[in-house]
Amino acid sequence: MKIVVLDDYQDEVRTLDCASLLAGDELTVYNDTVRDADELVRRLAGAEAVVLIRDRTTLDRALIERLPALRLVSCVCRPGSYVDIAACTEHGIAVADGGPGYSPATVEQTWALILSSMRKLGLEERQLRAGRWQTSLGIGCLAGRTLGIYGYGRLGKMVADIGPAFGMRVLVSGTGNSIAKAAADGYDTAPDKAALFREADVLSIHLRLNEATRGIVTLDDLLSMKRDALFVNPSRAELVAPGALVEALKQGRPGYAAVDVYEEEPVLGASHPLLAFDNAVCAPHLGFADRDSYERYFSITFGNIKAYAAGDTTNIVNPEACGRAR
Ligand SMILES: NC(=O)C1=CN([C@@H]2O[C@H](COP(=O)(O)OP(=O)(O)OC[C@H]3O[C@@H](n4cnc5c(N)ncnc54)[C@H](O)[C@@H]3O)[C@@H](O)[C@H]2O)C=CC1
Ligand SMILES: O=C(O)C(=O)CO
Repeated sequence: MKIVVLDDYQDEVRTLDCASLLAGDELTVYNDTVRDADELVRRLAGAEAVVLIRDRTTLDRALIERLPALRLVSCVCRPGSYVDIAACTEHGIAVADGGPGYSPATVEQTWALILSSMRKLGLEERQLRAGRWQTSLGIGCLAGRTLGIYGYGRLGKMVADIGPAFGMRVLVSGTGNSIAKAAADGYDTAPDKAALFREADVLSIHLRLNEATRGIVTLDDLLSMKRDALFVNPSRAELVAPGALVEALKQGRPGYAAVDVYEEEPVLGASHPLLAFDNAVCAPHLGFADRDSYERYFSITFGNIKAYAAGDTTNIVNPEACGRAR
């Protein structure tokens, strides 16, 4: 099979020796991201399988229709809105699900954001490298503070479960079933979103992005937070209303923010307004990017290619595409 990997800007296919997971296949890897459709068509000409790493490249209908040889899209992690599955199905292209992210990585990244913010680690390290010593005090200790969890699903629960080890009270808000589960797990539940934002000292959001949750965190929610509170977004930037976090930080409520995700990824311009705040910790979507996680992702992704070639459709999300003539 002729396989093309796009957007491998961390050079993981080579580092993890993914070629050894394939036998007799022709593998071409691109280490940069291009947006130009003609260049993408050129890169994918003749490819029977393409590996899409997360949502770095969008495979839309127009592009799909220009790739007559394509049979399989193998996604690193879950296929999302970046691949037009309906168009793939119509054109006889199977789409393979690379599985969910590796939860411990995202939970650890959430706590890394919280701890580095509370201790002002990033800011003080920058000061130290510039020859200065203890330029400000940390925000304070987690013990005795309230950890607000907005969205008590897979990751929200895992993040919540660590709070008590730091002596934190956990306060949860979310949808029906998840709230009952949080209460059964022994956590306080907020009567509504407003109460959660008002009461939390550290507020971490763990919602999935969909049409119901897009922009669900408003400027008013943020401005209702305490002056020394920390707002943490390891989930999706678009959960927050456009521009609201920057405006809230300008107005001083919440006093601190830590984010892993942005509206424009993978490249964040140096002029991005969040980068101007010393009281904001900004990470480049590290919640899934570590050696353990990538070993898992790529072994599933390339395993899915081998399985497809062997006629196994277990991880194919549109099995009806298999065998359909193009
Ligand atoms: N930074 C990173 O690298 C990573 C980020 N993520 C992101 O983390 C987020 C959470 O992922 P999971 O825990 O797997 O999701 P999940 O689907 O397990 O949990 C989401 C929770 O939000 C609740 N919810 C849904 N609509 C709601 C609403 N309108 N109001 C309140 N609660 C609502 C659901 O009931 C559910 O309990 C997602 O946005 C995901 O994309 C996931 C992996 C890695
Ligand atoms: O799986 C997710 O939702 C992630 O953010 C990792 O890309």
